Amino acid sequence: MTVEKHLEASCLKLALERRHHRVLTDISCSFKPFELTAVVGPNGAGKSSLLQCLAGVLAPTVGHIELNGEAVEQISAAERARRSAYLPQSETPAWSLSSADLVALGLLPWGRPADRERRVAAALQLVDAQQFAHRPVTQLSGGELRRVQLARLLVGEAPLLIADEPTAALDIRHQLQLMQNFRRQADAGKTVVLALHDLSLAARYCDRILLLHDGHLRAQGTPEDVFTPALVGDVYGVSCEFRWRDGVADFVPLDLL
Ligand SMILES: Nc1ncnc2c1ncn2[C@@H]1O[C@H](COP(=O)(O)OP(=O)(O)OP(=O)(O)O)[C@@H](O)[C@H]1O
Repeated sequence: MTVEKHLEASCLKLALERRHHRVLTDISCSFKPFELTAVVGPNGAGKSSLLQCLAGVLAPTVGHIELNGEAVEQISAAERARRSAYLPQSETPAWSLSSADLVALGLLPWGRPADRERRVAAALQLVDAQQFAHRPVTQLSGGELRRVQLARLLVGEAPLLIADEPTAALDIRHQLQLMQNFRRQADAGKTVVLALHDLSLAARYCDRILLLHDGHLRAQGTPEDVFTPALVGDVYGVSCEFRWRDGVADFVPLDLL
């Protein structure tokens, strides 16, 4: 039932006010199929707000969002759910579903597919959470729960995947595994947008970086374009180095400026 296999999401001169404070100003950018984009920036820069606008959770105060050229407000909620999947920064389970049932919620936009169980098992396997399939989500550790929630994001067919700080609660093995999963999703044609604090992971796995500062889009481009000590130092207020070895970026914060 998926409408489109590939999806380009565009933000056109977006501004957002929350409680009468301007938290995003004049943001114009596009997210394309086959691209893995990291939205980075200091605490409060507006990363979650931008992702929430993209996911249709918040309506921008000014400007608008288009999905394959169609204004989001023209698209029904059911249709939007088939076009984009979104994982918020944090989410506490309200009741004790099993992990498998929680993941199956990610398939709801497509009804009850006949191969639902196989898909749920495959998604749990992707994040190394198959052993939790029958455990109530209320009895998982923080990182285990996050992996199950990530399986819910990955189980569907939406061409646009949006995840807010998906690696934050994960140990280093599961961080790498997850970033490899997102890389494969993008290589297969999905449009993937992640808010990340880990600049080394962003540099290593992402095609594009959007650097937000105080609600403004301070820079966008490849990791090499954006991750310069001058720009990152200025935005985060730290002196820093990026060391590149065989395509692996090592971000080293040195001191406060
Ligand atoms: N529900 C809300 N109501 C009012 N203001 C909010 C709300 N949520 C966030 N803000 C404000 O909007 C601004 C951007 O917040 P946002 O959560 O988008 O930042 P962020 O870059 O994701 O930060 P972090 O790295 O800390 O998660 C901040 O100034 C924040 O205080």
